[in-house]
Amino acid sequence: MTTPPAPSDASWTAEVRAMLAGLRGRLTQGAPLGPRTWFRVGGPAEILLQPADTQDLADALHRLPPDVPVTVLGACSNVIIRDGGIDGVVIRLGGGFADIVAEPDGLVVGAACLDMVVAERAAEAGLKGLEFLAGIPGSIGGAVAMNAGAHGSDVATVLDWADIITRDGNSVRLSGPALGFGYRRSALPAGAVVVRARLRAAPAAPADIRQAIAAIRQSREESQPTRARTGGSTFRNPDPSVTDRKAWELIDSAGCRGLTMDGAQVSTKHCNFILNTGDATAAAPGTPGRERAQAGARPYRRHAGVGNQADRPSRHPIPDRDSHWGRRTVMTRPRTITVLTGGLSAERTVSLSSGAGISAALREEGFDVRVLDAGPDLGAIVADLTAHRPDVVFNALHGRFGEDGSIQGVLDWMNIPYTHSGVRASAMAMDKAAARSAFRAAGLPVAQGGVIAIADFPAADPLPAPYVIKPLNEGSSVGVEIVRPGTNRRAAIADAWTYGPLALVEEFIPGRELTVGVMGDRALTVTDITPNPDAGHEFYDYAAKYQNGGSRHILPARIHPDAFAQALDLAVAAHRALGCAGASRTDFRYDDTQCGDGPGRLVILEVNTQPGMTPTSLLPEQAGACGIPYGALCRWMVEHAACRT
Ligand SMILES: NC(=O)C1=CN([C@@H]2O[C@H](COP(=O)(O)OP(=O)(O)OC[C@H]3O[C@@H](n4cnc5c(N)ncnc54)[C@H](OP(=O)(O)O)[C@@H]3O)[C@@H](O)[C@H]2O)C=CC1
Ligand SMILES: C=C(O[C@H]1[C@H](O)[C@@H](CO)O[C@H](OP(=O)(O)OP(=O)(O)OC[C@H]2O[C@@H](n3ccc(=O)[nH]c3=O)[C@H](O)[C@@H]2O)[C@@H]1NC(C)=O)C(=O)O
Repeated sequence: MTTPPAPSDASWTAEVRAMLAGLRGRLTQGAPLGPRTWFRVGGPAEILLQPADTQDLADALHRLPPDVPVTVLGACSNVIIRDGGIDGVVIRLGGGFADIVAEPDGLVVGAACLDMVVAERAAEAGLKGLEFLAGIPGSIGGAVAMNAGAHGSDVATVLDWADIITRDGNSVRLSGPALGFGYRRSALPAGAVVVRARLRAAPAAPADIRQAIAAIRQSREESQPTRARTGGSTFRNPDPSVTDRKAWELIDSAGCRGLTMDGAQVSTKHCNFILNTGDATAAAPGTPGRERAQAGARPYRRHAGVGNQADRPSRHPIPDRDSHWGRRTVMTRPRTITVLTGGLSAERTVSLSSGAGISAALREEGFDVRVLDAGPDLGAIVADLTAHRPDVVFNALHGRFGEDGSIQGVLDWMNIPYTHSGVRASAMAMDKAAARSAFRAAGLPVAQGGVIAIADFPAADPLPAPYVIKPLNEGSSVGVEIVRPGTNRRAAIADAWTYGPLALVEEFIPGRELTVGVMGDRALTVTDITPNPDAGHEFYDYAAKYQNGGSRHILPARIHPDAFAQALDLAVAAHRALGCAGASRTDFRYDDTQCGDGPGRLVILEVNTQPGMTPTSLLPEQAGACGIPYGALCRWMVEHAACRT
């Protein structure tokens, strides 16, 4: 009883098939996916690609333009595919990715190998440490992508490296730390396909290893519905700092054990498992992810906990007809865009640089682009927009009037859709004190501090030094000063202050500066920003941000995996707390100076609702690392333009 899929677009599929002509692997149009999944629901793949080997896969990804949605599936033990099927190209790895090579202290395994098979082969080779894989029904590719774990170990613990093919077809080897593992998550770049991994293990007697495997199998048989149509644990276990109860205990105490609706049932044996008892669809009320399933194609993702986090974002963008960052270029009619650039703020030159990059990229993408330098004459801006009436205004302004809700209000009034956030989110984010209150109210971490009158500043330190003083509403670190112990620069700072009667003071947080870009409801990755000391920058100031060589960007940041995962979550939470739209970028201080092996402390500095789009800017760099080229990023922003009020 599956809902019929939306009709596929014949000219588009023909075009994609032509692009992939000559590949050695198999291409199938409209391939049913439901029967391949453990849950046994879901519609077809518009195009299913089963590449012959790594080279074939790299070749295919290289040929597919970035705006073609690509979805990777493993053994389908942890996905529920929507009844409408999956748009674009779905990749499944087969025999060409199933080699296993035993080495003295580990195994090099293809991504299509089943976890259980790898556990067996390790035992055969007398290698200990991979027994936990015997309790996991997925593939190695899925296990790396999701940091599969069971029975006290996980992939993060044993992985030396993983070979991936990036969305643009390049082959990259990533070490464990670079994969930013957390509980059931990794920071694999968007669109990347894991093709091979090296798993560490130690020599031991095969009989002992087999005994351990048998014990794991028995425990799994006893506690999980292993023979049912299911998708493993439906919900992640909650953060132990929030509750020491497991997901299944919460489900149980909510009285849901055995609950049955429309052919889907909460398992009576292990109530974090949901079963398809025969005729469930992805859209059945009892099926997890129903709200997503109704709208089209998106694999179900593991949830963070039972209750209100029902729509937890995935770790990176997933192609989706509603929200995919790159619609099909071949089908998109060129539209008229006015790029607003320049502006009146201290960041005018940055905006001009952002605007130039954006305009060029949008023209390349086939849009009809007009550039408007937003000077002091608002009447002239309105007249120009009225005369040319663009389909979308691309707001490339930074700072006051461009980023604080002012121009957004004008565009709402004129009913012209625009990129990025609306009036309220822009105004909140720009006013650092208001943003701090919103973050606090949402339970997000901010630095100690508050607002002071700049007139009072010369008299006394408002906080124990070192601390930071900054304007309430400037971006790009304009006007930010660190006041260190023993240096009385308060009078000089107050004298030179041109940012209004108030200032924000915050404790100085040692350590590093991190930033996380968000597109829609999805965090991209974490960048560690290190000011270049040779260029004379004390922190990530205005010059360090915008001069080539002013700072070094390390991405994905090499930080504690829990901190990495937390930064991604906090960026999405901060974006939501302010009500942002489109893309934003959240800056953090990360104190890892006193945490030993622990994850350290993250503090939200600010959300940038108009993140820089210059050649050295952080958001385009993160998007690129996630397989989203600059042009596709700009197009995604245009596609997500709206009037916000
Ligand atoms: N502990 C347990 O008992 C259980 C654990 N699991 C675990 O769930 C996961 C599911 O594995 P599997 O069935 O193979 O995967 P699935 O086919 O269920 O795919 C799940 C997601 O993994 C990603 N993925 C899969 N293969 C690859 C690849 N080669 N390269 C990059 N990403 C990939 C995709 O994520 P994206 O959409 O983000 O690209 C995909 O949506 C594994 O980690 C498995 O071990 C599952 C059931 C029970
Ligand atoms: C199935 C998955 O992984 C599983 C993994 O197989 C097991 C075993 O290590 O540990 C996690 O389950 P879990 O936290 O629910 O732990 P389990 O070992 O299954 O259960 C803990 C204990 O509770 C008991 N239990 C569980 C469920 C239930 O309804 N009743 C019950 O009594 C079990 O018998 C066991 O004694 C993973 N799930 C998550 C979300 O972390 C998956 O990731 O999809």
